[in-house]
Amino acid sequence: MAPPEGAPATPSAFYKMLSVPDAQELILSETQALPPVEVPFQQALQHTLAAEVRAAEAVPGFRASIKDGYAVVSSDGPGEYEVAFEAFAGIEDSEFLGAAPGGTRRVRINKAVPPGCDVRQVGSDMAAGEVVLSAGHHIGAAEVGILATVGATKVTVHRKPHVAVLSTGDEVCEPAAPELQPGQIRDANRAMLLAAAAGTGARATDLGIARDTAANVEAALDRAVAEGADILITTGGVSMGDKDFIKPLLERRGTVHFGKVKMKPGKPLTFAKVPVPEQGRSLLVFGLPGNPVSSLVTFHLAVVPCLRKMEGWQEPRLRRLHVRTAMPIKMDPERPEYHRAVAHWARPAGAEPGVCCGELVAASTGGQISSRLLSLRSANVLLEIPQASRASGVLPAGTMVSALVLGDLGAMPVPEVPAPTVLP
Ligand SMILES: Nc1nc2c(c(=O)[nH]1)N[C@H]1C(S)=C(S)[C@@H](COP(=O)(O)OP(=O)(O)OC[C@H]3O[C@@H](n4cnc5c(N)ncnc54)[C@H](O)[C@@H]3O)O[C@H]1N2
Ligand code: MOO
Repeated sequence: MAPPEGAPATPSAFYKMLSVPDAQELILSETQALPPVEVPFQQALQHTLAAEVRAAEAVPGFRASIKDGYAVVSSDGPGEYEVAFEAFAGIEDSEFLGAAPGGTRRVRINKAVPPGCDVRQVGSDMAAGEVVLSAGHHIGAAEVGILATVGATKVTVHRKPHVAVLSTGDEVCEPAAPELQPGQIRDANRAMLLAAAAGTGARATDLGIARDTAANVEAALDRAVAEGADILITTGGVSMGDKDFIKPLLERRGTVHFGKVKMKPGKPLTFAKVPVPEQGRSLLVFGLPGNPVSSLVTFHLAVVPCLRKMEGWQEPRLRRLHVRTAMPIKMDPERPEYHRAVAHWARPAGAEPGVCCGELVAASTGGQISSRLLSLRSANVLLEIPQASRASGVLPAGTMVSALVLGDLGAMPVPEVPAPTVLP
């Protein structure tokens, strides 16, 4: 896959074009889960367990009442009884009769109670010794509660990855630049990818902007190594220009596993491994294309599964849904396209209120050119649009397509109108 020896300084043309699934498999095969660390359970949120957790004791550890009220001896049946000791307020099917002379309190039980009624038996929630969380389990709020319940105050989780992010390019300026000169652009990629990495729970380090010289880019790579990053993400400088220094540098310092992927956007996506012998490890490098949309789409498709595997996820690939397209979608004649869209649950027009029926419908975010970051605004799925078999293929509205889930579907929009018109 690498260019032949003595190849010119623009080697991209020599890289074999991989399919997206092949590129993803290659990345995962070069990625290892990070070593386990022990953390207080309150800090385990968003981590993946490296070792199972068992309940050391039964929960509940005693026969516990489910309801407030009077505990009765089942075999005594209905009748009037002295209140042996105070619990809480009276419950259904009983009547408090007041205090009798001498200070005793009496109650009438109106209904027979079967033995064990409203009593949680010892170990009925969790048995002593039961595995309550397995290795590979992802820790959310419920899992933190489970850890607290069994008194597992220290847990063994995989360390979170450390990601360093670098922008490259002479035209790239700080977002706060007061005024842009002709040809300059504000750096969208770095802040966006730092946010995307942090959003996965990774530690993210900002390496700034490297100007277009091989020495600058190499100095940034050395800084990523010195700071102990597991992953370096660069943007820009991976295509065919004379100032595209990323691939030649990575060839010199390590192994470029691929430098071209059959996808739109993101064709020049580059993945390499740079050995760090003095630390007995390697740095994984993702050279993402400079176009902002290409950089975030390739982050999701290539970097996210890698981060998940490092974090200890047992199934690190992005999740797929089946959605119906809300509008016609043009297919690219050369590459499969990852079309940005907003999926929402829709009920067909005329569906009876209260009847549960509907499906996921995906609306395109509009123009898909890889410079237009607004195509990612609110996007919660990437529609997997196949390459056109003819020069101008169009998928009609209402077609069912697979869609890769981005981030949190819990924030899925709720449309005001109940139904799109595309449903049959
Ligand atoms: N001869 C060919 N040229 C190109 C090909 C090709 O196959 N043959 N592929 C094109 C494709 S597809 C892509 S994608 C781009 C990727 O190019 P680079 O990764 O080298 O990126 P740059 O040229 O440096 O930048 C592209 C574009 O993005 C803007 N940019 C760069 N960095 C940032 C940033 N941090 N924030 C916002 N915008 C950024 C940059 O100004 C350019 O407009 O290559 C094509 N070329
Ligand atoms: O692959 Mo590029 O990202 O099409 O513009």
